[in-house]
Amino acid sequence: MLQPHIQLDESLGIRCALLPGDPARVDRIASHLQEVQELAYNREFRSLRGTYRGVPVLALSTGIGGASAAIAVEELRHIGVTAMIRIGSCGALQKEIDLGDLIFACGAIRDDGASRAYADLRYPAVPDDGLLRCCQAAAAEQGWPFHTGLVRSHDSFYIDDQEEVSNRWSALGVLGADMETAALFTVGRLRGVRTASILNNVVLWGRDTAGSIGDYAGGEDRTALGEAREILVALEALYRMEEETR
Ligand SMILES: O=P(O)(O)O[C@H]1O[C@H](CO)[C@@H](O)[C@H]1O
Ligand SMILES: O=c1cc[nH]c(=O)[nH]1
Repeated sequence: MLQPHIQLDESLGIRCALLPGDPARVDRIASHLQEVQELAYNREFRSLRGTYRGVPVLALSTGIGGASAAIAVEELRHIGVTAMIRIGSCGALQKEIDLGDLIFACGAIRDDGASRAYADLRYPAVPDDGLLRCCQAAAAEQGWPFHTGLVRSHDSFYIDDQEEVSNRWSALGVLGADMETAALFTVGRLRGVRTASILNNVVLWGRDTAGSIGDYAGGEDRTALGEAREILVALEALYRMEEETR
C-alpha cells in the first residue's frame, strides 16, 4: 500500500534505511551509493534508493522533530524496512566533544512529545544493541573519533530557559542534543524495528547554537567531514549487519 506521507510502497523490497533529518542530506548520502534512483519528495520526506557493497539501501529524510520521525518509522515499517539508522546533527553538551565528532546514542532522554504519545516516560529509548555495535566497529576500523553515550531529544529550540535546561543535562553527563533520536528509538523498539542513531556534532558546548547551525548549513569543513563519516559508518554498519544475518 502506498504510504500517505513518505509516498513509497512495499514493492521497493528494501530492508535497510538511512534517516537524515535534512532533505538536502539525502544527496550527500547518494554520493556514497551505487545504482542511485530518486523515489519521492512529499513534505519533508525525500527519498532515494541505491546500493552499498551490494546491499540495497533507502535514504529518507524525516524533517525536524520527533513527530515526523515517528511517522517515517511507522510508514517505513509498513513497507518492510526492518533496520534504520539516523544520520543526524546535534549540539554538544560536553566540552570535550569537537566539531565533526560522532556520537553514537546508547539511549535518549525523552524530552520530546512524540515518544510520550507512545509510552509512559519510564519506557527507555534505546537502540538495537547489535546495530549499535556494528556502528562502533565500523568507526573503530576507520580510526575515526567517536563517543558513545546518552543524548537528549527535545522539541524546542528557542525557549527562554534553554541555557539552564542544557546545563542541567550536561551536569548529568548527557553528550549531545538532537530532536529525533528518542522518537526513533521508542517507536522502533515498540514496533520491532532495529534502530541506531549517529549524530555529527555541529555546535561546540557553550557556543551560539543558531550561529553554529548556520555554519554547518554553509558547509563548514569539520562538520561536513563529520557528516561524510557518519554516512559511511552507517552504510558499513548496515553491510555488517546484513552479513551477520545472512
Ligand atoms: O540535522 P538533523 O538531522 O535535522 O538534526 C538536528 O538538526 C535539526 C535542528 O537544526 C533537528 O532536526 C536536529 O535534530
Ligand atoms: O543544540 C542543538 C544543535 C543541533 N540540533 C539540536 O537539536 N540541538
